[in-house]
Amino acid sequence: MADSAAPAHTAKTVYHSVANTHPVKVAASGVEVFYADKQALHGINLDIQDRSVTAFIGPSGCGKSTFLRCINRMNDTIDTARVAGSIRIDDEEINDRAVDPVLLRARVGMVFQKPNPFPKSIYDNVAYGPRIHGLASGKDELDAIVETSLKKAGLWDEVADRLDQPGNSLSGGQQQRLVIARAIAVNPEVILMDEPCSALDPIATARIEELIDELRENYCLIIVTHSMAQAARVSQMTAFFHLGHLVEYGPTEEIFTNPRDRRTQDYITGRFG
Ligand SMILES: Nc1ncnc2c1ncn2[C@@H]1O[C@H](COP(=O)(O)OP(=O)(O)OP(=O)(O)O)[C@@H](O)[C@H]1O
Repeated sequence: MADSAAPAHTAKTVYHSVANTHPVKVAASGVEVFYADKQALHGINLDIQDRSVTAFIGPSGCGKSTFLRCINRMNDTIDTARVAGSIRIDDEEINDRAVDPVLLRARVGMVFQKPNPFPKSIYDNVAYGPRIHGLASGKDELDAIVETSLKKAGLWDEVADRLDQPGNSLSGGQQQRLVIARAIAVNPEVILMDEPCSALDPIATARIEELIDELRENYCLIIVTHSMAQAARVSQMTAFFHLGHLVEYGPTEEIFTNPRDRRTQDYITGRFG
């Protein structure tokens, strides 16, 4: 995207130039979201890179989660929500009616604020997606998917000897890694995380942040966070939202050290939020 030096308080987004980019995985263009008559997002244009972590930051109610939910069409599940504009994943328009949202949500996994394992065993939580999408031809293959997914989520060593126990018998941090394993099990390309650490203690948070850093080798990760420190630690790119507008987007280091819009500067220095 073009590098444009915009003055403070413009409706235009400031895009920092980006060196050494990964290919674009998710391309949003003119995205608007309304809840009934209320407009929550205004003309969002944003290219999100593959194999990296992009953080969405901004004050409460600015539209971060709303935009995140556009990327796997979770807003379809909200009666009053109406989405306009284009979102392409690898050049495929996901808002196209022909796109099956269930298949889309396998390609674009989601991890929520509160860990939400199914009321099933650890094994069945991870096996659930591969079963419904027919990804394993037999028990051995399913076992292998479960093991690999739990390994990728950094949980295998802690649960290998108790796969038949309920998922909700794990600690909060372990449950969040179980949910990540469940998402990974269906071979997603993009993983959306909506404040994935806000219910976790600092040690469990550090473990999830390490995991996010490992996962970026293979996935496009997008994380909504209220923690500036977390955005700085885990993301390579940062998008700052304010009142439903994308204000500024660029490499995380630049957004934090050299924000160009006054609103970004005020937010990251704690003047509002
Ligand atoms: N289901 C909904 N129905 C009606 N309005 C909604 C709904 N979800 C969000 N909104 C409104 O849309 C706007 C954006 O909300 P959103 O949750 O996307 O913001 P956010 O930046 O993620 O906030 P937070 O950081 O507090 O989670 C807010 O004004 C919010 O009240």
